[in-house]
Amino acid sequence: MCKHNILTSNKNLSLSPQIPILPFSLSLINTLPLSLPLSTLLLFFLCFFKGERRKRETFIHSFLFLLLFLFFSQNFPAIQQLSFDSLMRSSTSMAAASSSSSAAFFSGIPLIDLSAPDAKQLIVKACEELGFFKVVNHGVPMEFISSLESESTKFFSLPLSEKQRAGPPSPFGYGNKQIGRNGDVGWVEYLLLNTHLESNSDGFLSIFGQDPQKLRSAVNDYILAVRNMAGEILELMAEGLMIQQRNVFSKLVMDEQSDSVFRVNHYPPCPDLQALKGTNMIGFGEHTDPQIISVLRSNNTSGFQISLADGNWISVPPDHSSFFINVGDSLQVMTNGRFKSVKHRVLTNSSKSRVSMIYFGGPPLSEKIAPLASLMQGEERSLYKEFTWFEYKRSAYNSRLADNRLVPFERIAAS
Ligand SMILES: C=C1C[C@]23C[C@@]1(O)CC[C@H]2[C@@]12CC[C@H](O)[C@@](C)(C(=O)O1)[C@H]2[C@@H]3C(=O)O
Ligand SMILES: O=C(O)CCC(=O)C(=O)O
Ligand SMILES: [Fe+2]
Repeated sequence: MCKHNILTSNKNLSLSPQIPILPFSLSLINTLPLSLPLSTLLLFFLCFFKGERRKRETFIHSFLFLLLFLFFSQNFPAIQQLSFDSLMRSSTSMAAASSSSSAAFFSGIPLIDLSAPDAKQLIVKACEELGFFKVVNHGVPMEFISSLESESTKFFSLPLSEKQRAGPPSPFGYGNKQIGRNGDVGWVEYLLLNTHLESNSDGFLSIFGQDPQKLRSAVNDYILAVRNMAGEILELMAEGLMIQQRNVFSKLVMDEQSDSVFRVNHYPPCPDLQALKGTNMIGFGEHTDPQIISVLRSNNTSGFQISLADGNWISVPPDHSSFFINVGDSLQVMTNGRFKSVKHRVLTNSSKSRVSMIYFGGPPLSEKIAPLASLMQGEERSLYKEFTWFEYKRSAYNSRLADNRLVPFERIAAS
């Protein structure tokens, strides 16, 4: 399924023709569950007719070899990553996605009008209940949004060889299918950027289509506007929490030294999913974002889901002109667990390309992250050990996508 390398296409994103890429050897791996019993039967008959002891031994050895091969093809990430078909069989991807996914759109996403007088209270409520909300009247000019979207679409429409000149994403650049460096895979290609654009290599920026300057300035305009909006939202949060120092959160992402990241994701469609109703494919696996705040927007294609406290996944209706805000792990710590960092994922759409852009607002590397004393009530104790953002980031980037990255930083409750 979806063994077409849509990521290599240089045609229009939403209608790109599908080019098969699965090499013969990988097709063999994919047919192993069927070929195993067949080859066993064949070997058995061979040995039966010859009737010799050595042949019987050969049969047992070959059978063990086949079993071992099957085991590795199912469990060895290097083999799995080579084929999207095997990705589909992996227990952490498709199986998990199909079990508890809700088909209908969720209508209960908190909607915050940033210009409304009660915005701060509503933001706090949304962060406590879901760790997620949608923002309108955000003040980010529509032309910045459209310009970045069309420049990104142009980039992802380039031939794979050209896109790869901007990779690998170590730490910044173009990547596809592999997410991070610990074996996570998804049906996605992306650009990962440092928000201090000058820190991204020249080779990387010069790849941006015919006119690199156009994309560079589109990214720049967009990041500045979204960062200001994130700052404003973080100040409303502090006010809503009645914290005296209203820039206690915002100063971290507005700081010159802030360690913020920007990402543009492209999820090609997977038409095979139409035939397999009720089956999902993972574009970007479940995780929480490690930073303070993530500001996400996408084109009008569905696929983004959040997990509710009861473990159910709900689909977020797409809205290309609004922004969605995720509470990150660091904000959960600073509020001593009062705000929840939201677990989210992206499922592949069967017919439409999805393009999303996310600003991850992080603090300076040396910043100490710990629950704010002003938020602790009465005998309330800190749930987390103090750490610097550098320490948390190092630990996060050594984890797998779905891991709970806060566990090593939790304080063990005294009995
Ligand atoms: C598997 C991983 C990818 C990731 C680093 C990590 O080891 C765990 C966190 C992942 C994440 C999720 C949010 C952002 O997309 C991201 C850039 C980040 O800061 O943490 C990614 C990392 C990545 O893609 O490199
Ligand atoms: O592409 C999306 O909509 C979300 C991706 C995401 O969660 C991430 O990049 O951390
Ligand atoms: Fe995320």
